[in-house]
Amino acid sequence: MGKVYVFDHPLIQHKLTMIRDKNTGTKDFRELTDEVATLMAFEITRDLPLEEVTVQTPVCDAKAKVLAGKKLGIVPILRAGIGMVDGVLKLIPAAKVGHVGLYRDPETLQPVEYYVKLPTDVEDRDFIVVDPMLATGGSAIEAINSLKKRGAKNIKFMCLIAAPEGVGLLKEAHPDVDIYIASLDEKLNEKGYIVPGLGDAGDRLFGTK
Ligand SMILES: O=P(O)(O)OC[C@H]1O[C@H](OP(=O)(O)OP(=O)(O)O)[C@H](O)[C@@H]1O
Ligand SMILES: O=c1cc[nH]c(=O)[nH]1
Ligand SMILES: [Mg+2]
Repeated sequence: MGKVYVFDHPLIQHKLTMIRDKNTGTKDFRELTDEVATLMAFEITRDLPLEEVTVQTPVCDAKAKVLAGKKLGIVPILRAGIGMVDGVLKLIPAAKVGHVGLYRDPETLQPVEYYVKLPTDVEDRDFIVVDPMLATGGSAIEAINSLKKRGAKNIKFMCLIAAPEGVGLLKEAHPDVDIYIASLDEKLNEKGYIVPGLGDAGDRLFGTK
């Protein structure tokens, strides 16, 4: 079964509180989301494989470690996932970026796919799917279905805020996928919004409401 990691780092929690605040405007919302994505990426990349090399320091030769060159891909779920991409790329700039476009039908809450573009070597890459919100879980499950259908094997899912309902369904649908969360919130409301959450992540990021 996939593991669920909730990051309790003080910097992540502090910035997330500012993100939640309804008085935080688009510019600050975007910058804070970017910063939290970087901090989360630091934790997520903890298990990247290393290899030993020899480096010449000014003093002598030293055996030292470098990344073993694992191929990585970041996949934002459009739109809101875009807000987390640059933050992750700051730490792993060589990662390729794929896109999965989904919106949640406001009536049925079911995800509707409208765009998929992934790196060509899907089978050789490990992927981090990013989206600020995991609510009912429908969008994350569908995005990961889409990646697996095209050959992806190793996938992690990273979000800012998750509802217990979404975490449960995502674990059930994709037991091989580890889930990384900055905050596990209380519940969903009758409209499928996370409580207390942060509102509509896409609208707040792009100023569309
Ligand atoms: O877990 P779920 O119930 O599927 O909800 C989560 C999805 O809802 C939001 O996207 P939205 O549909 O608002 O699209 P947007 O990013 O274009 O605003 C969010 O960014 C997730 O993708
Ligand atoms: O609370 C929620 C739930 C789904 N999508 C959002 O943007 N926010
Ligand atoms: Mg939205």
